[in-house]
Amino acid sequence: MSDRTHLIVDTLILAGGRSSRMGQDKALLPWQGSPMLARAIAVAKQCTRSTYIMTPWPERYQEITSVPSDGCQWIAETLAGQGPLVAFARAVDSMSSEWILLLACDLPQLDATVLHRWIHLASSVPDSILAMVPHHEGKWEPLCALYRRAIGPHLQDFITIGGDSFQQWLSQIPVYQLPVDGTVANMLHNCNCPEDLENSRL
Ligand SMILES: Nc1nc2c(ncn2[C@@H]2O[C@H](COP(=O)(O)OP(=O)(O)OP(=O)(O)O)[C@@H](O)[C@H]2O)c(=O)[nH]1
Ligand SMILES: [Mg+2]
Repeated sequence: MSDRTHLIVDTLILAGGRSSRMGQDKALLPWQGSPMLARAIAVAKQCTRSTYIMTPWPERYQEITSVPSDGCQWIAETLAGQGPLVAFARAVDSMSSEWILLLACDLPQLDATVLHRWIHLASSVPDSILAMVPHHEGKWEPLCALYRRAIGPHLQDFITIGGDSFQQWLSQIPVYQLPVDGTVANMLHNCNCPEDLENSRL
C-alpha cells in the first residue's frame, strides 16, 4: 500500500481520432465558448503536474493551446489512426510520472474536484492496482481514468498479441472501480456526434 498524499501525476490527452461521427475535428469544437481540447487542458492543469497531448497534427492546435508556453508538451504520433489503446501504449514510454491521468479530448464537462478526489484516492490503493477506472452502464470508461505508468510493458504485450480493446485489456488486469454518481456520469459524457454536443449543452 502506497499511502502517500502527494503522488506525481501527469495528464495525457489523446487528440488524434478521426472524429468520423462528428464530421469535423472534435478537439476544436467550441463548448461554452472554448474548444473542447482547450477545456480538457485547462482542467488537466488544475489537477496534475504536466499535460501531454498525443496527436499526429499538433499544428492544428497551436493557436488554442499556445504549446509549449503554457506548460503542455506534444507527443509526436507518426502512425495515426491506430486507435486510443495503441496511442496510449506509445505515449506511456514518453512519460515519467508514477500515475497517468488519461483523458479523451471530447469530454467538455470534466470536473477538477472529482479528478482531485480520484488522484487523492490513488495514493492509498494497494500497489497491485494498476488502473482506476469508472465503470458505468456495464462498461469501463477508460478515457477518463488513472493508470500506473508501470502498466506500459503489460499493455505493450497485450497489443503485440493483437489486442486493441480497452474493455478486454481492463478485464485482464487489477483495476480499482471508481464509483459513478451523477456528477461523474455528466463528466463522462463524451461528444461523439453533433447530437451528443447538443445534449451536453442542455
Ligand atoms: N492520439 C490518438 N488519439 C486517438 C486515436 N483514436 C482515437 N483517439 C482519441 O481517443 C478519444 C476517443 O475517441 P473517440 O471518441 O472514439 O473519437 P474518434 O475516434 O475521433 O471518433 P470516431 O471517428 O467518430 O470514432 C478522442 O480523444 C480521440 O481523439 C488515435 O489513433 N490516436
Ligand atoms: Mg468519444
